[in-house]
Amino acid sequence: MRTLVVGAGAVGGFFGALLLDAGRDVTFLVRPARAEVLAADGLVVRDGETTTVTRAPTVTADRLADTSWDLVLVTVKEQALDAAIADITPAVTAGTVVLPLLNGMRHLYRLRDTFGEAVLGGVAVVASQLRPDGSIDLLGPDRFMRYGELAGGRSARIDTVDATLSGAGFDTVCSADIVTDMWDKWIFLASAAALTTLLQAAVGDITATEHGPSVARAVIDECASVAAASGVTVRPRVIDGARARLIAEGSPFTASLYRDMVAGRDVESDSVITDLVRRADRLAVSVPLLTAASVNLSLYRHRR
Ligand SMILES: NC(=O)C1=CN([C@@H]2O[C@H](COP(=O)(O)OP(=O)(O)OC[C@H]3O[C@@H](n4cnc5c(N)ncnc54)[C@H](OP(=O)(O)O)[C@@H]3O)[C@@H](O)[C@H]2O)C=CC1
Ligand SMILES: CC(C)(CO)C(=O)C(=O)O
Repeated sequence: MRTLVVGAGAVGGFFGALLLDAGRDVTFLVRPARAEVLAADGLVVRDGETTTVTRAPTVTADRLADTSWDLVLVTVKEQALDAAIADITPAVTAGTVVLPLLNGMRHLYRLRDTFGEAVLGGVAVVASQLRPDGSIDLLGPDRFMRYGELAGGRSARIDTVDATLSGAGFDTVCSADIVTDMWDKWIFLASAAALTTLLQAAVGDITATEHGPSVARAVIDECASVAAASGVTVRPRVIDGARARLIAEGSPFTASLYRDMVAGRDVESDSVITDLVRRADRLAVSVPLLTAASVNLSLYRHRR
């Protein structure tokens, strides 16, 4: 499949480089400054002591319509989604499949409004970070992707996508229930992000305080209750896993939103936290901790 990766950042650059190294036909849609860095340095990915440099074919938005694309992987942050949708509209023609890998759920509605049935669901499980010099750092051992039809089940086009993405140096799961998979990841991420940004500390430090574990439990319960009111049953192993990971003694774990905050970077809080609070309001679910986390993140964004 002729594949366009929209954004050569922490997620797009990482998975795109692996796909290129495995011989897949991949081009990155980039903006001019990123195109210059990639042309000069290649796509540099650092995983512990190992550094790989991949030659990365790029295209800018003005040239997209020159080619037809079979698969479009959307890997921009949520704040950049509207502009990216406008940019990729000429690239999405009859038969193109659009696979977004953003966290949260809200992007799906915006993509579906524009591209309709072309849109699949997807989850990227990796911890990576784009550095100011344009290289990408791997921060943990996970590297896999789930994808599937939003309506559930299997389809011929999912099999084609699966054939393109699997066997390229990361694990893949072709999911029959990608919507629940996306919620599962969202609930864990939102719990971790709300807890660590609200209390401004790593999990182990929070757990060591008298009431830290009960705050962590309450945040997870609030997130799960919004999912339940939305008609989604988060899998019990996700709730158990969140409790184990977010109430672990001595754990240095923090969410990427917290690390972004500490570093003074913009945070993807609207789709990760505030969207849950808006849903809770609509569904009359009480989420005081998530609401406080949302306000705290909004204040941070206004102050930047
Ligand atoms: N990083 C991680 O570990 C994980 C992230 N995610 C999710 O994946 C999504 C992407 O995150 P991440 O990769 O970390 O973000 P990054 O900021 O590292 O990368 C996003 C890239 O998108 C590019 N971009 C933005 N708009 C456009 C556009 N219109 N055309 C071309 N390129 C564009 C940016 O390029 P430019 O340099 O031009 O600004 C940037 O390089 C988020 O929703 C995140 O929550 C999911 C799982 C793990
Ligand atoms: C799921 C989690 C918490 C794993 O690092 C993450 O993706 C993030 O912090 O952004």
